[in-house]
Amino acid sequence: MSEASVAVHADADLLAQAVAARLVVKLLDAQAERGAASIVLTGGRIAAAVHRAVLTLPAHDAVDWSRVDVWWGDERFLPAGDPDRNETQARAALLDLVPLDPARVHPMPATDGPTGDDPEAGAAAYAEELARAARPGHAALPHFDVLMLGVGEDGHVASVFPEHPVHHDTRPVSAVRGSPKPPPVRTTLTLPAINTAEEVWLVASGPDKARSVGMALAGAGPKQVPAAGVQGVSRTLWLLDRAAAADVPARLRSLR
Ligand SMILES: O=C(O)[C@H](O)[C@@H](O)[C@H](O)[C@H](O)COP(=O)(O)O
Repeated sequence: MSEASVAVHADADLLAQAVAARLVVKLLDAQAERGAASIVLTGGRIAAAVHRAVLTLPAHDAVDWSRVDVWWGDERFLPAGDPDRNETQARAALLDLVPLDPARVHPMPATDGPTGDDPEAGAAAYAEELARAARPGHAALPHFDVLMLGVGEDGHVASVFPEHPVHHDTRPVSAVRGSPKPPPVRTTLTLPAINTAEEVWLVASGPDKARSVGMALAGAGPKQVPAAGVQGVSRTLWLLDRAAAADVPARLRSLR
């Protein structure tokens, strides 16, 4: 498991641009090495800004989008096309605007999908979809080149919230009820599943995130600050703007 590293950018716009640039390079590298690339998306404002920024980079045309697998780390359990779904936001900002292979795009369940309005059945179906794409030698999950996460003011990542029963779920995908951030019902990868990704990038901007980011990097417990329990296999990268980095322990900070 990897040590965390931290990169700090001046503001939210530059942060989104920098993450987008890293993402394009990561996809190009993965395709050069393996012929394909896989990303795991999340929701929230900074994720949406990153998705929009990818399209502004001329180099995004160098990615072979037909060989990119797209998964989600979490989703709001709502009907397909609902504007509050992470999928809807990602499609509008990026996915519908690049030539992806629709068979390689794997949205999390919607309330009007085949498993209906039952979040547990939806989570089980997503776990099966992941298992069908599993890499050799791993029973449950495909290879994830990069998994991106936003970070909540309370330190949540994906839909793993502090002190929530989801922490006791050992399956890769969990249905979440009673989310403190609306909507209350969600689907999420659990921390053990998140931590199988080759690289995990935690992206946070703004002063409201400073406390939880600082606590996570200072070694808080993952039940209290879920972001503290995130660790990519070869890299755990915190990508922050200055405001979100205000409480990062000095030894980890590389301010620009
Ligand atoms: O569905 C969601 O809302 C999320 O996936 C959630 O984990 C999000 O990434 C953080 O809450 C940060 O969101 P912001 O970038 O909007 O603060």
